[in-house]
Amino acid sequence: MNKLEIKNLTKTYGKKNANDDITITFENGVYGLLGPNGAGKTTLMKQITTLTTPTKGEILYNGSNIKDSDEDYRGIIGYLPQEFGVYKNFSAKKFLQYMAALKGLSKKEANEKIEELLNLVGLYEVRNKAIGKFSGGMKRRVGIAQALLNDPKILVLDEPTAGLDPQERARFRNLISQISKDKIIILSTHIISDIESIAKETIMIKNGAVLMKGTHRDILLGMEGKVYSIRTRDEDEVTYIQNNFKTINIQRGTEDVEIRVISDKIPPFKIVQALEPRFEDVYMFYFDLENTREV
Ligand SMILES: Nc1ncnc2c1ncn2[C@@H]1O[C@H](COP(=O)(O)OP(=O)(O)OP(=O)(O)O)[C@@H](O)[C@H]1O
Repeated sequence: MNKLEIKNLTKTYGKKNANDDITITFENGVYGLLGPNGAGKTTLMKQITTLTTPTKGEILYNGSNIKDSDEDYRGIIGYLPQEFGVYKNFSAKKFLQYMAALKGLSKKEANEKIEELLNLVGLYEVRNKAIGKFSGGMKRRVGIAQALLNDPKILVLDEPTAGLDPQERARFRNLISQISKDKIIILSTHIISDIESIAKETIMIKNGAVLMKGTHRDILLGMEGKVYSIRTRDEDEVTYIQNNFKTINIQRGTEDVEIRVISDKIPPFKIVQALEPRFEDVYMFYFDLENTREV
């Protein structure tokens, strides 16, 4: 079992706390970091991967402070950064050989591992093609393969599905689930469906701090009795509702308009129905409308 403990972690840039007193414990499984732009997800990941050091607080891996076991700890980390640069003219195989050499794998170890990983990420057939000719999804899969070269115990993926089409995203999620058994996987995303389908727990981050952490079910339970559908034919009422309620969705039918809202009390309109909360409602409840990027 792997255990990563983040304790009272704060990272300050100038006057701004990019991370503000974060305390979380991770064990094996997939964790989703969900939050709007600038919430502090990348900063947290950079601290976990030792690319930046905390201003306050500490990170313990299996009980040891990671700053005291730097080299050993780095050896068990796999990281796919948000901006993952690849050498366009390299083939997938050559690129992985190059990365393996940087990570200190012997040639024999590297060749065995690369063959296994190319199969795992479904790129074996195209291993000798230039990466520049790959689709976005294929490039991300090369990214995952390089992050897995050292058999990491902690895999950190910063927005791994951004820009992928739904098919590639599903494929990517399956791959993550497949490798998650004996590892801590921490992935950040804006995409709610990524979290819904693979994360065992979700950590919602806003303004550098943890708003909530829990299973999908726990988080949805917190929204019970807060989501309603209002139906009306009156356009003035539609405008009123939009201005006075947290509005998730407006659907115009031939007969009337259905508006999905979040409200602590039953909204005072003629046709109102309580709805089962969805993860998107949770996101909208805690974050701003314009930050939702569900595709
Ligand atoms: N090196 C830096 N110097 C100064 N400010 C920084 C630095 N890195 C991050 N910040 C600030 O810290 C805050 C958190 O940024 P961070 O990149 O961690 O957010 P994020 O949740 O990953 O956002 P995004 O999804 O846009 O990547 C932002 O306000 C950002 O401008």
